[in-house]
Amino acid sequence: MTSLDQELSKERTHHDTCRAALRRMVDGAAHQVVTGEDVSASGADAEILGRHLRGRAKALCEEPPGPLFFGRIDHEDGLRHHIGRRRIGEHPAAPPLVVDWRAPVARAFYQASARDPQGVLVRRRFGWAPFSDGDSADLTGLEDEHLAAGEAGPPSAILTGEIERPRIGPMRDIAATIQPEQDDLVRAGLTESLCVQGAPGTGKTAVGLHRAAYLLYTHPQRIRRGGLLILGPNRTFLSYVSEVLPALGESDVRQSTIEEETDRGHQVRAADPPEAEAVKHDARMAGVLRRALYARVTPPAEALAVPDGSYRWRVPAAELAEIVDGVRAEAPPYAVGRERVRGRVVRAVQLRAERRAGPRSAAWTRRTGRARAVTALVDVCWPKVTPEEVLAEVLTDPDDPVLTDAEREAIRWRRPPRSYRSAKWSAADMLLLDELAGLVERPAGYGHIVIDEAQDLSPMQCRAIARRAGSGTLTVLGDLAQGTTPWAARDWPGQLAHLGRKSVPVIALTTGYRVPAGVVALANRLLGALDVDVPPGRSLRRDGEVTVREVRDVREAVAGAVRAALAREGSVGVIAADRAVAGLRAALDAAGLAGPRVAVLPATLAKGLEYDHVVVAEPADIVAAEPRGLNRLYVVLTRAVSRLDIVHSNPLPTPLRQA
Ligand SMILES: Nc1ncnc2c1ncn2[C@@H]1O[C@H](COP(=O)(O)OP(=O)(O)OP(=O)(O)O)[C@@H](O)[C@H]1O
Repeated sequence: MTSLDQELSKERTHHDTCRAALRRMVDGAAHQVVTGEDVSASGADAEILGRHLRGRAKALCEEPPGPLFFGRIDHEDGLRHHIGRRRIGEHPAAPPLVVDWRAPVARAFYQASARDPQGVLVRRRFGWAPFSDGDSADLTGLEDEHLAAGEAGPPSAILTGEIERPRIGPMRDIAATIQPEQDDLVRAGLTESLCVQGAPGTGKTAVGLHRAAYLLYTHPQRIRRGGLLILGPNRTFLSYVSEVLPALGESDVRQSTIEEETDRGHQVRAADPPEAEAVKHDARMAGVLRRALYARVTPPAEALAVPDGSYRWRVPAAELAEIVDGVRAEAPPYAVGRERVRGRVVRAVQLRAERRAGPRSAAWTRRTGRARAVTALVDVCWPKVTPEEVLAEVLTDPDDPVLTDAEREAIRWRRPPRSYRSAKWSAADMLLLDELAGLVERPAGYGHIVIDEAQDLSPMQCRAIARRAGSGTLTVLGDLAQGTTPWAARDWPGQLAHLGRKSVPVIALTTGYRVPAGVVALANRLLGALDVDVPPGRSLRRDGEVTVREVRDVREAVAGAVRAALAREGSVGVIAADRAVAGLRAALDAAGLAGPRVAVLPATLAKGLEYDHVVVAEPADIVAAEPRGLNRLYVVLTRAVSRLDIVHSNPLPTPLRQA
């Protein structure tokens, strides 16, 4: 037996021990749920404890199958830690058999280097058979780096293999191979908001998801109280990434889109022309809506008279106006303002009553607050409203001078509904309603929000997110070069200001883990034409193939490319201008090439996704389809993990033509 075999055998035995311990943890957790309810002092305690224990038992039972550790560090002081996706230990006080990758002690696994060993003698990485369900026999290799010996050996083959492995199914977690610059972002403190400008495939999405898992582990109380929200560009993307957090033991995180967060239960039943959409997404609309809402607030013209037994207390109009103006100047949420006015009016009545008839009771104050005269006054000078009512008014007759005549015409309803209740709202209207709802009542904030593809958000979308962040923090992820919406950000400081986080640092990631060097070089040719200032990406990967073919029949050539791709490993993505998709699908169907490994995808849905083999059909059509078509093409080209196949019959877009 070689020493490697001996080590592997020892590690397999340790893995068996861990597996048995995990089984006892699962049984123990289930048992605790049963007994937990009996030991609690009160019903409420039993409920809280029960919820906690059930949650723990559920998390343990739902643990996806897989190897229980992926690394090990041996410290100078003789301690040794195996590192995995979750802590395994039978007793909280006993040293664990496996340390959670998020624990402080695991940090050195990611950060230690030959130059800065951080007290680590040896870092060991384990090689498991692909898609192993955690059978100890699947442990097939290991690699040791002797860091304390200053040994900066060749790049780890296990690491490279993991980064270059074919992509099948949904996105996987990267807990085993997080790189130092990614780890810095994952483990940044909860009180820090950060913004990551990352070239394609640099791991922004992965970093965001692992950061979410890290924060949930490190600050469970604070985060779980407010909640954590992951925002992605669309459902296709969210379903691609949805399994990463559960694989890391976090199955209760809300993953959503900004559209879903702001729909207020309405269906989108109207479509805006681009000119109207542009105005509705513009930051100036916030002022337009605020003014429209507060236009309802009018200082009373008449004095107030409140009957009280044989008395009638009078408050003059001038004093009432002063109260209304004073509350308005304090700028509370609209609903709070209304109650504040009521409170101060009652106080003014009370002062008069007490001057004449001595102290008043709390019951008297309550009664006066509900008096018909007081409510009538508040209804007139600070009326109740719904966001729908205000927006309907704005869209029926837009008159705010901050908008130009053309802009007012663009958003004006051609046929106003009879009542705001029957209005058909567009997607952009939902945002405006959300803005108004936020002015009426401040929404409860999340503890932390991770925003992916943040470059694509409009100012009004940013504001909707900022409202939900409250005093919590943000992880803002994006790439200005991949901005494809009409309002996509051209720089980060502006976008961060809309997100209410002006002074957040912007950190660049440039090392790509998805896209091979040849593809990056091709995509970088587009960068100059994109009018954004971002550092070009570079790839960690030397492998990969790029082919560009001019053909007569694009559909036929795509079918040929897919047939060839299917002969190799991994997923195949055919990406084309949206209107070409149906025809390509039919062509692949007819050729018998449709199947689970092949996705035919409109260019507008490609963001954030990746395929081993990408076939791009007719790039010029992708560019011509929309104003930011070149940015779209940049996104499309950078979806390739191993091979990029471009087929075209029309001339290539200019930046790609340069040799
Ligand atoms: N440290 C790593 N180890 C292994 N794989 C990694 C690592 N970092 C990123 N990857 C992989 O690289 C691919 C790209 O990562 P990800 O999608 O997070 O990048 P991105 O910056 O969001 O990309 P894009 O902006 O192009 O959508 C994913 O498959 C991810 O799992």
